[in-house]
Amino acid sequence: YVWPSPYDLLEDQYTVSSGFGDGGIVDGVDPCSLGPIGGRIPGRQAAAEWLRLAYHDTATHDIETGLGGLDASIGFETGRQQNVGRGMNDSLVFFGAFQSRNSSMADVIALSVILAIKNCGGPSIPFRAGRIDAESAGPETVPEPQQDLESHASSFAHQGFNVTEMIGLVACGHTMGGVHQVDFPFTVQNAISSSNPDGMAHFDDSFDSFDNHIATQWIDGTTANPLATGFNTTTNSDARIFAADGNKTMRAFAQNPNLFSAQCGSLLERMLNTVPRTVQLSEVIEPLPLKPYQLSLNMASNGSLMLSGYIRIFGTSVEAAAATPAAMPVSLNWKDRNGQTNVAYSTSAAAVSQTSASLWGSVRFFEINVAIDAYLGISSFVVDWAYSSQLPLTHSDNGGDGFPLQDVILNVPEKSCKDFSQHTVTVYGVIRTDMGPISNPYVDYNSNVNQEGNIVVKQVTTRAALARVDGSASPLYDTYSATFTDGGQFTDEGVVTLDLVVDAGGKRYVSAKNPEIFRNCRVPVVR
Ligand code: HEM
Repeated sequence: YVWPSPYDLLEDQYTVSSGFGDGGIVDGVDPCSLGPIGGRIPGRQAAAEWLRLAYHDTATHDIETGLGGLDASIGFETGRQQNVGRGMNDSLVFFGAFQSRNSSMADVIALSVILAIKNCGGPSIPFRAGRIDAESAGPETVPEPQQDLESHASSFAHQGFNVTEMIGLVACGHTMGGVHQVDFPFTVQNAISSSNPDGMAHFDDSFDSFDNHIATQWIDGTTANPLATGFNTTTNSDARIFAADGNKTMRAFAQNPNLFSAQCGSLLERMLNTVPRTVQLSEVIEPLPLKPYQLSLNMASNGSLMLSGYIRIFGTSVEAAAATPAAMPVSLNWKDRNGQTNVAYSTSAAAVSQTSASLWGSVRFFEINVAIDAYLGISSFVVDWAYSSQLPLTHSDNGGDGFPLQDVILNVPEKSCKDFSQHTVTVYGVIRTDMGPISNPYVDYNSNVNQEGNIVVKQVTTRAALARVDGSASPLYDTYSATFTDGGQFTDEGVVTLDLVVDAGGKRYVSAKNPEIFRNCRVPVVR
C-alpha cells in the first residue's frame, strides 16, 4: 500500500518488535514462554492464551448465515464456561493499548496471533486488516472437551472446516500451552505448585516452540497431552480428534515438520480471516520498505513550518542486515506547495542511535527536523538513500507520486489541552488564509469509552466545529479552536488520535492521526 493509509498503525505494530519505534505487541510474548502481564504470572503462557482467545472468538462463525467469526465478540463472552480462564480478560486488557480508530480489537487479536506464532518459531502468516468489532455476544458454539467427536466435527463444519482441517487446527493450536488445573479440575490433577499456581499441564514437551512435537509425541506414544492421555477419558477430545482419520494427518505431521508448519500457516490464516460475511478484509499488509513514522508538520512560534519525525527503512537483504545506520546516506527532498522542486528543498536525516528489531527483516530509523518557509510551503517529498555510501542510491517515492503532505490545515499540539476536572478537551489548529472560501472546519477526536459487560473499550469519534480565534504566529495562517466535553466518559485505554478537517477553495484538506493531548489547560505553557 502507499502512505498514508488507515492501516499505518497496524503496519507499525506488525513491523517493529523492539527498540526504537517498538509496535509493542511482541513484548507481551517474548520469549515465547513468557507469562502474561510481563511474565509476572508463573506457569502461564501469554502466546498460547492469545491463540486460544483468537480461536474461541472465531468459533462463533456460522458458515450458513455468514454471521460471527473473528469480530472481538469474545469480549462479551468471557463469562461463559466455554471460555473459562483468566487468560481471556488478561489478553484483552493487554490488547486494549493497541486499539485505535483504524485498528479494531478484532484486527489486534488477529495480529497478536501472527506475531506470537512467528516469535515462537512458527510459520509467517499473512496479515489482512479491516475486521469490525461486534456490538454484542455471539452464539455459544465453542467446542468443549467432554463433547463427542460427532459434535466436534459438526462445530468445525459450521465454522467452515472439514474433518482433516479440524485435526490440523487442533494440532496447530495445541502445540503451545496446555490445560490449567484450576479451570479444568476434571482433566488435570496434582499439577498445582508454588511455581505453577494455576496447575498448567503442557500439551507437549516443547510448549514454548511452535513445532510438530504435538504430533511426534502422539504418534510415538510418549505424549502427556492432558486432552489425549488424561486420567478422565471423557475429556480426551484430542485423542478422539487426532485419530478421526486413522491418524493419517497426525502421522504426516510427525514425519514432516515443514508440512506441519506450512499446514498450520494456511489453516490459521483461514481461521484469522473467518469474519462476518459483511466484513471486507484489506489486501495483505507487509512492511513498507520506506515509511514515515510519527511525522508531523507544525507551525513554529516564529511562523515557519517545522517538519519533524522519522523515516523508517526496512529490508530483508544481506546489505540491510549488515548496514551501519550512522553510515547510511538518507536525504529527504520535498516539493513546495505548487509542486516545484529546488536543490535547496532538501535535508539529510540522522540515524537514530537506539536499535530496532523486526521479526521480518532489518529495520532502522532516521530523524527529520527541518524548517520550511511557510510562503513556499510543502506538498510532498521523496527519500534518496542507501545501505552504505558505496552503494547506489535508492529513490523511494511512495509508489510514484511521493509521500503527500498538506500545509493548509495544521494541528497546534503545544496549545491544545485538557481540563481534567471539567472533562473538556480544547484543540487548536491553524488554517491558511489564501485558499479561497473556508467552510466547515472541524476536529474529529477519536477516543474510547467503556462498554457494558465487556472489558474491551469501544472507539468513539466526537466531532466539534472549529471556530476562528485571534492570534497566529504567521500572517499566512488563522488560528482556530474547539472546546468540547467528554461528559466524563472517555477512558485512558487505547490509542487516542485527532483529525483536523477543512474545506478550502472547494477542496478537502485533512491533518490526520495527530497524537493524544496530555497538557493540562490549568497549567500555563512554559516557553
Ligand atoms: C474440539 C476443539 C478443541 C477443544 C475441545 C479444545 C479444548 C481446550 C482446552 C480444554 C484447553 C485448556 C484451556 C485452559 O486450561 O486454559 C485448551 C487450550 C488451548 N487451546 Fe484448545 N481446544 C480445541 C481446539 C483448539 C483450536 C482449534 C485452537 C487453535 C487453533 C486451540 C488452541 C488452544 C491453545 C493455544 C490452548 C492453550 C492455552 C493456554 O495454555 O493458556 N484449541 N483447549
